[in-house]
Amino acid sequence: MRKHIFSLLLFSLISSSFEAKHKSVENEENKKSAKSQMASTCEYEKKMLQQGLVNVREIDASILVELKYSTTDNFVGKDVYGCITNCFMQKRPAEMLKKANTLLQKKHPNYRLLVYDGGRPLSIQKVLWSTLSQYPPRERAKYVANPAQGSIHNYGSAVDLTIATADGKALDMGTKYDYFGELAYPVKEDYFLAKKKLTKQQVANRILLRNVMEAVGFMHIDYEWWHFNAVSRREAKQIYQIIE
Ligand SMILES: C[C@@H](N)C(=O)N[C@H](C)C(=O)O
Ligand SMILES: [Zn+2]
Repeated sequence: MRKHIFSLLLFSLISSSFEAKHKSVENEENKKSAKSQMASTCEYEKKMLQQGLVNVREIDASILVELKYSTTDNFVGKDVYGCITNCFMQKRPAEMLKKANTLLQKKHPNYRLLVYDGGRPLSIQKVLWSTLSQYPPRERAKYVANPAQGSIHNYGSAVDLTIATADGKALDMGTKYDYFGELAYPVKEDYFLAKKKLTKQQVANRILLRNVMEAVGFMHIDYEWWHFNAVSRREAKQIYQIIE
């Protein structure tokens, strides 16, 4: 009996010391990964990390990210992001995005969220704003937030995205990303469906995107099917620091 108690004691001592060692290795690894991220990222990305924003793919690696402003395939026609290649968002909106992605995969195991933009520096907002100078300011503000007021993207709490298959093929939403016109307006979908300018499938795809995003607390806007806010502009300004 004494022998049995002794071996039990010995076993629990060994396993708790193993657990403690394992935890401290894990903590060290987490620290190292944060450090190496800081070391390897560009100044803009480093600043976002220092401001407390998180890399969306670190929160959920199954979310697909293709930052359009980091390519030439955008309405500016130039890579305006330079070294920014990762999507950074405030922690809470990033966690909400993870929940939306999980919900989407529960409904459709082969689908993923595909993010086109998230946290966006104010300096880039100014470039986007001045690119659309052919529109008068009121009309322009439907498509790009006026940098004088700031975009919710500039606070890391708005996201532009679509749905893709697991191999990265975007679903047909009826217009491309950053199509600045009525065909992209969520408020006009019924109208364009009746006019046969949007198909039932295209509208169903947009509704699926809105359903998963709104189920976790994101809000859509009237003029762009791809844009979602985690908080209002007023709240963003109260709780988050602007990304300069
Ligand atoms: C420019 C477009 N992708 C976008 O995000 N527009 C909204 C309105 C914004 O700039 O906040
Ligand atoms: Zn947007």
